[in-house]
Amino acid sequence: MAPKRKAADGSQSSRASKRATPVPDVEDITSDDDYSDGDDAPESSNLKEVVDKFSLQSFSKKAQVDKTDPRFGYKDLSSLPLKLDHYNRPLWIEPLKGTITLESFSPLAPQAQDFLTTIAEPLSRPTHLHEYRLTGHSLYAAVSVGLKPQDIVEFLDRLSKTPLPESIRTFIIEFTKSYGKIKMVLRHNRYYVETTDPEMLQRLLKDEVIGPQRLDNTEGIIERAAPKMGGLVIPGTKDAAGVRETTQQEAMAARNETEEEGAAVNYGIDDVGEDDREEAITYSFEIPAAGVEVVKARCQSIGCPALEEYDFQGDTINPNLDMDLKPAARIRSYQEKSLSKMFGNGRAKSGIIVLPCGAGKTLVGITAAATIKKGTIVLCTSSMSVVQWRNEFLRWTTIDPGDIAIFTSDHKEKFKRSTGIIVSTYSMVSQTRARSYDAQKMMDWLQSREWGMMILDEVHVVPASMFRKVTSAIAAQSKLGLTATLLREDDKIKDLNFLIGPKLYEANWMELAAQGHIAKVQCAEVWCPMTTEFYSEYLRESSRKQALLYIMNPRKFQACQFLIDFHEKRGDKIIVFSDNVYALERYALKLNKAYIFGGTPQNERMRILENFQHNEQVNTIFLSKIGDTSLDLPEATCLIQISSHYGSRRQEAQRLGRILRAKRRNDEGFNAFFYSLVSKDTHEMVYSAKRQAFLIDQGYAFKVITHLQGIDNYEGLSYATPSERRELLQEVMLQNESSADVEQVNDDLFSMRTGKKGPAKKATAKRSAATLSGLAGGDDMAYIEYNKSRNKALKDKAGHHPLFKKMERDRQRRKKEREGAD
Ligand SMILES: Nc1ncnc2c1ncn2[C@@H]1O[C@H](COP(=O)(O)OP(=O)(O)OP(=O)(O)O)[C@@H](O)[C@H]1O
Repeated sequence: MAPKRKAADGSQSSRASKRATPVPDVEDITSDDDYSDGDDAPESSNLKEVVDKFSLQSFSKKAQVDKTDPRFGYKDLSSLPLKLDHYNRPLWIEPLKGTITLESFSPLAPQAQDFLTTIAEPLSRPTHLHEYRLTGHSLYAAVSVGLKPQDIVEFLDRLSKTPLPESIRTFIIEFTKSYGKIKMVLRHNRYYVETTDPEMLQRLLKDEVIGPQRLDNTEGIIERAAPKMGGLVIPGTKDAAGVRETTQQEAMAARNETEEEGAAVNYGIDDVGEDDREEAITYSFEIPAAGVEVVKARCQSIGCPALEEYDFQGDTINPNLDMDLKPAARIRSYQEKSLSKMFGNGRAKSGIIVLPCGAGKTLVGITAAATIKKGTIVLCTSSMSVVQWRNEFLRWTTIDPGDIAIFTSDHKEKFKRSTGIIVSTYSMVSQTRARSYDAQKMMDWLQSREWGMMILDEVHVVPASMFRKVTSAIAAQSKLGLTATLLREDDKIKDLNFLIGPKLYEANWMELAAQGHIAKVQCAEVWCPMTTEFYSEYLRESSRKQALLYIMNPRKFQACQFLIDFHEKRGDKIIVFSDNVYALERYALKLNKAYIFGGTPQNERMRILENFQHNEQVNTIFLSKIGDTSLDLPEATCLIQISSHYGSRRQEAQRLGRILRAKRRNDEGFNAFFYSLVSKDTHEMVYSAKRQAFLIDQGYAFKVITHLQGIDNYEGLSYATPSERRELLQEVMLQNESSADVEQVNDDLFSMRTGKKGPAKKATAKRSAATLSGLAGGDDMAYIEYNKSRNKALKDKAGHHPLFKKMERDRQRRKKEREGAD
């Protein structure tokens, strides 16, 4: 049978080529032939060319074009001949971008998926087609877990529907050849550039940027035997001591099975061959701490990134920490996979691990620390997280409580023995203003030591400038960043790659949901038509006021009311999110629900959350954006979003994360619900589409609901009459433009510092003369006086609960103290 040509979208090539006006970026990139390396071309320029072509940056311009292209995602593979049995093979490999599309419905998909997450970066994983990209970092990670470049090429070729494009073959072979040749090594608190290749050493010393960085006062070029690699067992895995033997047969069986099915390549961490463990000689020269960033940047630009790897097994200088995972602790398969990427070659590679909210990033960090067994510093975003991290260390490991200490504004402890774990916050470590005597002493102590590892929690929220400060202030052999959403709207994510290390692993959200580790979620976008009065004002107003109009749209309010009622009756616990504080208060007061925003005092926040968790009468709470992260409420099963931060994909994913931990996630047929309410035909719809992009890439499908069934007959619906709606409109129009702004918050929901600093600034909602032109029925205007709010009701009830009684007593005591002080 003659091979048919088929485009990636499954259409026949003849059709595809007819339709295919060339995708703009394809024209920008030179043909395959340019990748083939002439033997006489100097390695560096040839490599650089290859690297440049495959670097994400080189595609960023193209990506801009793609985003606006209606055929976004279109791939033209018509130049590649199909193999005769292509239908048995699950991969489409794009020759120019290095993207790989996997047919996830293929019987070979599970093996292919495992292999692809080892060698490539996942880009998008909806139900039927998954997309990955080969990058330099992903290939390096693959090689470091024991895969040989030739094996990668062969396996890809075997799974591909077309012969492996020559450009891809060259990229893999060329890149892996030079990758890992340069390493940045920290020894005795001094930095060295290290290589095993004498030619590379000469090249570095002659380099106009790197050469001058070499310190003159050092012993010159240092020759030493490279440490042996491999043989590492991550605690908490099936290979850990005690469980290894019993599972060996199982592993053999699995391996045989894989081989039978054609997947002859192994990619476990134990597969480093004997040859790889042979001793080699390394050459290194010292550079100053201040030169580390310059040298790293230069190495990156010449196509040989300097890797930061920590040979902790061979580190005899820093004392060992007596800590293991407790025997009962078993890490999950995805946690093990992420760690095997970090420890693939027996050394600790710096980088970032991405796992969905609630999937157990803390245990991954703890297991990494228990693997290295050296002094570790953990940095978190709030003091509450600091306490949680310490507790989790005590829960999962055998660490002596005296070996783990906290450094916050309230606690400045050191560990008792020669090494241990310090948990602190980014702000404590990066602070530049004058410190208290104790804090300065503590900081000097942290800086005088060499740390085995720095764990950076929630890396996505911390500005790059702060990272720069912490990474330069603290000397750590390796860095592990943890996050659920490696996303920043400001495109600063590459800074993280540079300051911490590459993304090492990104879990598949859908797979984790299917296995019951996180909840399954039904996502829906509810379209709420604007009422005529609101829409005509919307068309007239400035963009800030427009936002207030689409958030306060009475139909949206009604949808919110209806959904709350519907889900409360089903027994759900509901969180309603609003970035806009004015709307948050208006909705919550009207619906008689409790709400929390930046200005809510800490004790009131705790009281509301306690009630939400334990009081059957309190099934819905309203939260401003302070609840986006860190909030751990496993009772919540439904989210309703009424206003959000423009097109922020990160916020959308973080909010979804609030229900992924749902306690009931393993109940049969359980589903959590995530509703986004958007006002139809307004800017909100554009933002909403942008916000969903990340979650759609993770495989979530957003259903569009244009009409909520049953809402028309719902009794007690607010703003049901024109006069009520006019009244609301008048009130909205009287608001200052700043009422439309999203809340500015500097703390998170549980930050203990909030109470001390006083409430965060409340978004102002001054009444001022605003245009009422075009408003009919001005006579209806009324100042609404709110009666007792739900927050206050909870406060009154609070008196009955011992916890609330204590809170109340504390509040009274502080009040008296303040009055005394006055
Ligand atoms: N291997 C495991 N075995 C048993 N429980 C686990 C395991 N891994 C994680 N957990 C539990 O799962 C829950 C969520 O873990 P954790 O708080 O670390 O999640 P997270 O990924 O940090 O979430 P977030 O991003 O929301 O902070 C915790 O109760 C934790 O104890």
